Formats: sequence, C-alpha cells, structure tokens
Amino acid sequence: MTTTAPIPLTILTGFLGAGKTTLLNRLLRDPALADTVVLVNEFGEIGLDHLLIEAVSGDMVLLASGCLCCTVRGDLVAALEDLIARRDEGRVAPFRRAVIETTGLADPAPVLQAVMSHPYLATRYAIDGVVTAVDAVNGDATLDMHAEAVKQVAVADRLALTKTDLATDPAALAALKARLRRLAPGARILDVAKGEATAEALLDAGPFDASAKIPDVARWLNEEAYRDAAGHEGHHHAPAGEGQDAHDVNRHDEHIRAFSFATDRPVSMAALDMFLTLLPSAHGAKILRMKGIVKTVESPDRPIVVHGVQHVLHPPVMLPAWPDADRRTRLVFITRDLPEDFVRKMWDAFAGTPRIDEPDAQALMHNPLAIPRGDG
Ligand SMILES: Nc1nc2c(ncn2[C@@H]2O[C@H](COP(=O)(O)OP(=O)(O)OP(=O)(O)O)[C@@H](O)[C@H]2O)c(=O)[nH]1
Repeated sequence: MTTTAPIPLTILTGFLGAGKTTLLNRLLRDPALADTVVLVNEFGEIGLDHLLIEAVSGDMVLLASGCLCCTVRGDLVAALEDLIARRDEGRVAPFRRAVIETTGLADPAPVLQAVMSHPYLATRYAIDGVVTAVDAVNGDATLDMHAEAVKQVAVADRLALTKTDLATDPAALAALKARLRRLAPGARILDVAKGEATAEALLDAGPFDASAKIPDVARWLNEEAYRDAAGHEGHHHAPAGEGQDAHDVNRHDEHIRAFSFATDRPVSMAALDMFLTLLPSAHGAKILRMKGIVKTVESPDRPIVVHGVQHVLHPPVMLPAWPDADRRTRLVFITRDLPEDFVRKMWDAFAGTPRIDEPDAQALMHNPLAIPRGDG
C-alpha cells in the first residue's frame, strides 16, 4: 500500500471531431497542466492524434488503436498501472495529473467503471471529472444518431461547447444547450470560443458522482460492473459471438467503418482542394470523421493537416514541418454506410495514382459522386 495522494485523472471525451484534441492542446499550455501525462486512444488503424497534440511538457502514451470502451479497456488498465509503476520507480517524470482523451466513439461508462472499480488503480488515481466536448454545429444531429454521444454528455461534469463561432442559427444553439441541460443537469456548460473552457473551469471537478447525474448514468455503470463480473462478453453494440480480435476497429457498429490510406506520392493543392470539397459536400452525413496529414507537390516539406466532421470541412492548416519521420500522406476516415473502396477510388483519381482498370480523374468527374450500388 502507498500513502501517496491519488493522481487526478480527467476523462476528456466527446463525439468524433467535436474538438477534444484542440481543447487539450489549449489546456496543455496552461501552467495548471504542467506535469500532465496524456493518454490518447484513437479509432482507426493509423493514429494521428499523437502527432497533432502539441505536448508542451509531460509524457504521452498512445493506447492501442481500437475503441477504449470495448477491447482496449484491458490496455487502458495496463497503461495506467505501468505509468504509476514507472513513476514510483522514478523512470518517468513525477507527473501530477493524467488526462485520457477517448475516441469519439467511446462509451464512457466502461472507461469510468474500469478505473473506479479496479482495486489498485482506484487507490492511485482519482477521477477528477469527465469533460465532454460538444460540437455546436453537429451536436444535435449527433445526439439523434449515436447513443454513445448521449452517454458522453450524460456522464459529463463539464460540457465544453465547441465551434459556437461556426454556429449561425442562435435558436438552434439555444435548443442544443437546453438539450444538454436536460441530459446533464449538473454539468457546467462552457463556451470554448468565448474562452470559458479554461483549465480552472474544467479541472478539479471533484470525484465522479453518479448520483448527481440523470439516473441512467448509475444504471450504465452498474451494467458495466455486471459485465465485468460476467467476464465482459462484449458490449451491447458489439454483436455477441463476433470475432475476438482485440484490435478489430470495425466491430463497434456494423454501419461504421474506419479505414486509412498512406501514400508517398505528393498531391497537387488543386487536386486536394477538389477532393476535400467534393467528398463532404456530396456525402458529408456519411463521413463521421476525416482526418489527415497530406504531402503536396507545392510544399512537400510542409504537410497540410486536414479535418472534416460530417458536412463541415475545417480550414486546412500547413505545419512548419513533418511531425515525425514518416513523410507520407496519411488519411483516416470513419464513415457510416460509405464503403472504403468508393473513397479510395476517389482519392486515387484526384491524387493521380494509377490504377490498372480504373478511369482517371477526368472520366470519374463525369459522375464522381455516385456510390456504386451493392457495394456497402
Ligand atoms: N471554428 C472552430 N473549429 C474548431 C473548434 N474546435 C475544434 N475545431 C476544429 O475542428 C476540427 C476537429 O478538431 P479536433 O480537436 O481534432 O477534434 P477531436 O474531437 O479531437 O477529433 P477526434 O479525435 O478525431 O474525434 C479541427 O479542424 C479543429 O481545428 C472551435 O471551437 N471552432
């Protein structure tokens, strides 16, 4: 046993593209988060978030790809145990706080349950609040479509409302806020664009208290405890009897697919622009998330970071340099009912990647947006 005070552990969640990493980057610059260790979990074969988090100080731990709430839960426990062991032995800087950024698809209940019910971890870490990022533009539609998003809001101690600068309809924004208040009556709603989501406002939320939330929250946690006791035979949204592959990123929901491409060949800015405009404008609702780092013909040494969230294409950002030794274009997609092959062919057409039996961009542009039937 140890007498060391438990390390505050903040869970940062929020649906795909809601703005978790952006918020985290902002927070990490605050002195209150000096000596913070960050654990990141991504849904998809190629993680990019660790490249995009500007760790100012402290460490970063990349959890295996997959969804934290399902199969990676064991990895989370192992990573938290390993971190504390290394801290105790002086092998890492003595961090004073930990933050877990979950995937946008994570159900937060099993994550909370995993930490709170673990006999050892519960003595070494103290959950210091769940911060949930909610996108002011897509939030309402996302809550309609995804049960995980509803749970993420309901467990929150703090709701960081992002992208209010992009929200053009005040009535819709007010309605979203009212919906959030109903789902999480005790949570403070903080407007990120107005600068309200400071470290001071978000951190030190106190121990997680299910009784202060809507009654569903306690029920979800109990269900997780029961699943644990029963050997965690799989989540409600992972069909029973599905493969036991611990890293099958596509088991979350049969409609949702994660895939990625990596290519060495640079693409012209014009072609990139066309691809980025066409794909979301035609199939935005199906593109839950698009994220990438792109090598262009014009600036091969300065990659362009691109983000798409449903219909919203965020302004691409040019980085001063490649963040790691891998200098290939890497694009990650999380789609709903949009086949990988369709997106890949479209990319290949614009990127000029030769394909043996496929038309080039010119031919494809006659009808580039038609999804082949029977493909999904
Ligand atoms: N205009 C505006 N853009 C934002 C805001 N917050 C985030 N973004 C943009 O939204 C895009 C996605 O932001 P991320 O921080 O990567 O979102 P995320 O929740 O970490 O995404 P995943 O980890 O993929 O689920 C990026 O292009 C951000 O620049 C905001 O408050 N206003």
